Amino acid sequence: LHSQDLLSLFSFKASVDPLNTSLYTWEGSNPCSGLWVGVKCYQGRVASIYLDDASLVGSATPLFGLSQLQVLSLRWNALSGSLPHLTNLTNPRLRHLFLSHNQLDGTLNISLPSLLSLQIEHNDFSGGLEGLQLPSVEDFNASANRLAGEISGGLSKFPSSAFNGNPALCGSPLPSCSKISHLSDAANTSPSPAPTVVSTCSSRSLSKLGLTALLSVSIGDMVVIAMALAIVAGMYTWFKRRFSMPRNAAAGARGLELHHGFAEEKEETDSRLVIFEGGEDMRMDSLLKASAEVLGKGISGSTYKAVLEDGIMVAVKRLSGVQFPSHSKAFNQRMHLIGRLRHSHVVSLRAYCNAHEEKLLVYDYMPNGSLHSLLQSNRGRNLDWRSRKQILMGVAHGLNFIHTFPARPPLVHASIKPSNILIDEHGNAGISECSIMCFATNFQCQSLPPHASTLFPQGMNAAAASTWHGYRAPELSVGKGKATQESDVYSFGMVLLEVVTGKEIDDGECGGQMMGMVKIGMMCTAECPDERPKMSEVLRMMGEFL
Ligand SMILES: Nc1ncnc2c1ncn2[C@@H]1O[C@H](COP(=O)(O)OP(=O)(O)OP(=O)(O)O)[C@@H](O)[C@H]1O
Repeated sequence: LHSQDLLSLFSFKASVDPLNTSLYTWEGSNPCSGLWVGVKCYQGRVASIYLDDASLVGSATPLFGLSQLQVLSLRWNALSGSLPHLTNLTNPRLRHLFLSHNQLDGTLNISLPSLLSLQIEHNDFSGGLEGLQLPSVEDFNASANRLAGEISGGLSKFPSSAFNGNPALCGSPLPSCSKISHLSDAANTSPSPAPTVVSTCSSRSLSKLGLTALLSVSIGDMVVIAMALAIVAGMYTWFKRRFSMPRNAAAGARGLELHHGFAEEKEETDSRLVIFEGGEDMRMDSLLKASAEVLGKGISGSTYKAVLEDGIMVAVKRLSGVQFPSHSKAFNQRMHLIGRLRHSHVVSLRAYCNAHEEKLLVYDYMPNGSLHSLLQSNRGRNLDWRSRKQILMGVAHGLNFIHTFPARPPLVHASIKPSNILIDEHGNAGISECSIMCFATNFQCQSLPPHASTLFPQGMNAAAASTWHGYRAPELSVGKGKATQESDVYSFGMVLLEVVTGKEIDDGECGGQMMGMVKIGMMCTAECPDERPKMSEVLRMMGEFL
């Protein structure tokens, strides 16, 4: 690795996290090991930094020493100081720069012909915009700063929401400068502050994804949602423009078709989505324009398949407001951790949104659906032994990765069951929804402090319990217990037994392997949590039998 990269990262860490509470995984000499939070490399050089909402305080300047950087995302921190002069000489590869919601100040000097995104809203930048030479920029927001002077050149193509909240800015798309000076001369006062852009997780834009899709679920839902739409539409006229109703609600499949004319507000919405590695495009206009269909509805919420503009498919889980009522910091922190899980047998979380009204999780789309639906189908019933082994090995590897991921405290999945095991185009299994249930009403995980939602005396609510029936460890039965890695192992054991015993046992080589697997399943499902093997041990035993 380039020593300059390492130097820049350590210098940044020393500046913004002196107590080593956020960037504690930044240690050793290889930032490209995959273990450094928020760091992604390309060909041995640091290419992306994703540290939104990471409680960082201090200067971001050292990161601009990363000469191969393509994406820098540092939103919702408390970074301060000014930005260095950024040019093609200093940062030739920089394409996306997301610095909104910090305390950055000074003037803007950025001459980057290839920069595509610049989000700097809600900072303290001053001076004019003439220092911005960004001919390729497509996504721009400088609202809520202290910028002054005329908006000129290519930046005039952006909507007023990109500039609002800068009392001394003028020119298209804001009122012309001559008008402003005339008015202020007449009043002999400084211009009144323009409204600032409110920017928290969007219930408006993102509701539409859920609301529209939900319309395709049932007529009853349609009534409720139509009422909600009417209220929301009254409050936000722009909201209407972005919606179109499902054309065939009865069909239940085609759910979402969004209008194109949302450009004015896209910055507001985009800034409300927290993006992880691989999700860059989602924070542009892609999610809002996506067409979607309902994949399924569980107790924790509904899941939609959304096809983004560039053809990329994602699965968007809209968490139920009943099951996930609180808007906790712990949830954000946990999602930041989950967003770092990258493993071939763990479904990647690419982005999430956490608002009081709306919690959305954006995952990779897995084209072969869930293990649950596979096992129910004819195809699943006829699944050969090789495919079953492939799935189980994948789940075991994925769960072992989750359990051994360097997190403090260690991660618990908390809801291993066939509908959270998804199959990719090659028949490999990926585990989805890691730790999500830890935030559900009446559910607790060992790895997290008790969360804000009320605990009812009977423990986990009956509905949540019923969807997990058969896979839930006995110590988590109604009224007691917290999900642990041991309870995950129990759930894995139950899944294993289901997958293995779904196939007739023959006398040949397969028969021996199956019997071995049944033995492992029995060990995993031991009544006493202490007697269950660790996932690393399970993997070792599976390797011996298969
Ligand atoms: N990433 C994904 N890719 C493809 N299909 C998915 C994805 N995530 C979920 N699904 C599909 O959507 C269905 C519904 O999933 P969802 O998580 O909403 O409900 P569930 O798992 O059945 O119940 P619960 O709410 O208890 O988790 C799943 O059974 C699966 O078929």
